[in-house]
Amino acid sequence: MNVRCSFQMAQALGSALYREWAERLFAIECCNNSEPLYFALSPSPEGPWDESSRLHQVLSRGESYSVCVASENRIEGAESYARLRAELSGLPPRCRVMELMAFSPGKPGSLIKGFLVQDDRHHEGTERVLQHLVRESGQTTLCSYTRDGAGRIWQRLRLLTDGQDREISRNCLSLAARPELHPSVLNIKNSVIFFQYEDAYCVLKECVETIPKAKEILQLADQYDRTPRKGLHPVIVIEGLDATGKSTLTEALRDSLQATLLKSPPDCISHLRKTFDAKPPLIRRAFYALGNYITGSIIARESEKSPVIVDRFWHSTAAYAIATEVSGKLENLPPHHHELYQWPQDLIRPDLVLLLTVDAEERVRRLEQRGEMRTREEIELEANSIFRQKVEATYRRMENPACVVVDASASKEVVFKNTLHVIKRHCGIEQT
Ligand SMILES: Nc1ncnc2c1ncn2[C@@H]1O[C@H](COP(=O)(O)OP(=O)(O)OP(=O)(O)O)[C@@H](O)[C@H]1O
Ligand SMILES: Nc1ccn([C@@H]2O[C@H](COP(=O)(O)O)[C@@H](O)[C@H]2O)c(=O)n1
Repeated sequence: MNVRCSFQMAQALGSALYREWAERLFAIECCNNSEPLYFALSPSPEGPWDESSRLHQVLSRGESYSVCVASENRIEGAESYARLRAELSGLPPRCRVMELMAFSPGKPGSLIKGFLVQDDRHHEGTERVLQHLVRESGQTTLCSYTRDGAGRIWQRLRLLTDGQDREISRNCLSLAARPELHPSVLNIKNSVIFFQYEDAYCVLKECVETIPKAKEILQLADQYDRTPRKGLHPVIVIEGLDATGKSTLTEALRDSLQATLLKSPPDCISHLRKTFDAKPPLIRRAFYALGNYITGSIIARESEKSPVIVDRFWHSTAAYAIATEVSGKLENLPPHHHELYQWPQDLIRPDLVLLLTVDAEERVRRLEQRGEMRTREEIELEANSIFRQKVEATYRRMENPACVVVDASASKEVVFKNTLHVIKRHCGIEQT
């Protein structure tokens, strides 16, 4: 072993990541509507091993590898993960790529995300590609999975440095029980949902060198009041999936209530949306979060003069973030009353939030009728009805303020009339 290599190896072994590796639980997300496969590690076989289990079936086909991104720098880590996902999508079709999570149950922030790559054939090329990706990234761990004579599966954690490939640890897999909360919930706070102005601001500040436009939004944010107070006029937010009729309704309400119509993200940062929409979730969500605080400041000012209608606000940011981050089934969402469904203490609170709901077929009809360019997330939303259900279920779980649901499947006139009725009941204002 040369001196540099032994130093790197000692460093790796000393780092919390490798020291605590085998204490983690692992989850493989095989498909969108089934339970993840959970497993634990131990240096020697523990307890009975069920060869007929799905985990065994998945890992004993062809060759399996896992790659996980672990970086001390969250911006670099988020970008590496996005790059890794994109590069793995270029593997040959016989390779199956599944999401893998390594985590400590109940420990917030402990989730390390990665992928399980399975090649149906024993093909050296796949391993070479993965080794290359791991070496290039410098912050990705590589594990391979082997089967012993007794049919047990072992995970080999490898360190690739200076052209060397060394085994750091070898552990036997055992089936693990499903944790109380889906592992993806562990890292949501502060990595895709920000409950304080400073938390979102800091993420964008950390990106200034790599994303010069981050400076622009920070400078804009600096111009607004951070602790605004709402005026005496009511503030009403309209939420819902895309094409549920928010713009149509908000414009009609503006005219009939003599209200000011705002939206989040506000106009002053909308030219930056395209840039941030293409960034990893950590950065993209921080952009929308800061956008809400800027809108909050404008709401405060405008609500001194007239009623205010807002097209999307905090609930959109939180609902889309949770639904995207929590992989798999609807049941994986955090339970009702979870802290992720609460309103941030330092964000101006509306008097009423209306959630427009439309059945899936009608919503697709409206989308087609509009025939506009759509964001990647919107295309995914359409293709993936589980995702759509998760967004809506998350909206419905929001608290303080909770959403008042308005069925928006009827004609524009009827939806408008029903909404005015709800507004009158909650805020006491009427059509002028
Ligand atoms: N109640 C309704 N009945 C039938 N069509 C409607 C109704 N409300 C809106 N539409 C039509 O559905 C399409 C989408 O409406 P709109 O743009 O208001 O939705 P949106 O929720 O603001 O969408 P997005 O969030 O994607 O901007 C438009 O073509 C609009 O004319
Ligand atoms: N306050 C907000 C507003 C929007 N988003 C994100 O944008 C997408 C929907 O915006 P549309 O303009 O297409 O209606 C949606 O994918 C959200 O992720 C947000 O996070 N917060």
